[in-house]
Amino acid sequence: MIHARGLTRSFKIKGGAAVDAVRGIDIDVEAGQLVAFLGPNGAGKSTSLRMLTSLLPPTSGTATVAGHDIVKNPGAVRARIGYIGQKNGAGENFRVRDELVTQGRCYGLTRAEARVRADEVLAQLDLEALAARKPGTLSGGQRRRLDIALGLVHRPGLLFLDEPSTGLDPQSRANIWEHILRLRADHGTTLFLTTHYLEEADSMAERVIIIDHGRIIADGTAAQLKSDLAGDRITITLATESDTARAAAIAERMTGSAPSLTGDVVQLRVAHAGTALPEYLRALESAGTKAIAAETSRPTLDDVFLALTGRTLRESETTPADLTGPAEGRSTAAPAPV
Ligand SMILES: Nc1ncnc2c1ncn2[C@@H]1O[C@H](COP(=O)(O)OP(=O)(O)OP(=O)(O)O)[C@@H](O)[C@H]1O
Repeated sequence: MIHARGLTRSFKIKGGAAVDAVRGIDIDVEAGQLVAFLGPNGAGKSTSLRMLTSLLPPTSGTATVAGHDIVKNPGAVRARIGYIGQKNGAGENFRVRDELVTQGRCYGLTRAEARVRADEVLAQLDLEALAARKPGTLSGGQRRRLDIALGLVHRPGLLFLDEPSTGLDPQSRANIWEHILRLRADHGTTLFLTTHYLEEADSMAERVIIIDHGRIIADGTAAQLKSDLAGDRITITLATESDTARAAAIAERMTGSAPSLTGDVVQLRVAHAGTALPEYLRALESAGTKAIAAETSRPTLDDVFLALTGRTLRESETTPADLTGPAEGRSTAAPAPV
């Protein structure tokens, strides 16, 4: 469904400098997959999505999406994909159902076909009761469902969603996910989405691709990435300063790397906490060091990012690595229908 090779995109900014937003990414996504595309602010997620949806020409590299070249045949790509950008796709002046009919007409459906299709997507996204309302009167979650409905009018086999659940309350987020998962189960739609919510990517997506500074740094199932790159965490609380120092030295000998120390708490990473914790406690006891509390936790995708980059995703969100000028010419509009 998606085959990209060496896709890059640079932007010229004021003063003649260039921002390398995407630096040579390769992506292969097979039909029916649900892929979460993760990365901190400014990592290159939206730029990648805009290239794959043919909204933005790449500086170099190639990609076929839904069987067509994004540069040579953007019209054929747009006819076969749906794109739900970060901003709302519907206008304010028409009723929800009319927005959907107009979208269908833009994609070349006859008026009768567009009406049938509007009713189908209204039912699919549980929007029937809101069909006569204007988009401006809908709640955030309802509007997001309308955005998804708009992206589905022409029955695309591949749907790109740029942060579909951002800014919604937990209940609306769960509801959006229910619809996304249903789309895949009932229609086999291939889904490629960006999200800031690591927990969502972890539990919902079968595959996670992590991008940082415009390069793909990890690609696999969440479980694979966590066990290969992060490992379990053991947290031990010690009684005294000298116990803490001894516990840290023993942890370093056992794992081959320095543990993290906060006050009288030592944290270490191990492949399997279930077997490593008893071993560590025995080593502490033989050294006459008493732990007063011990706990273990499974790794998260944030731990994977930390292991790969030395930063947490959350830290990276607040301190974007590259400072750029204004994002001129940026667009989140849906692709122009063919
Ligand atoms: N039109 C543009 N002009 C100049 N720089 C741009 C433009 N569009 C994007 N950039 C820069 O390219 C880099 C990647 O931006 P992009 O929007 O792809 O990141 P992102 O991962 O989607 O971030 P976010 O999570 O904040 O949406 C950033 O440094 C951004 O400032």
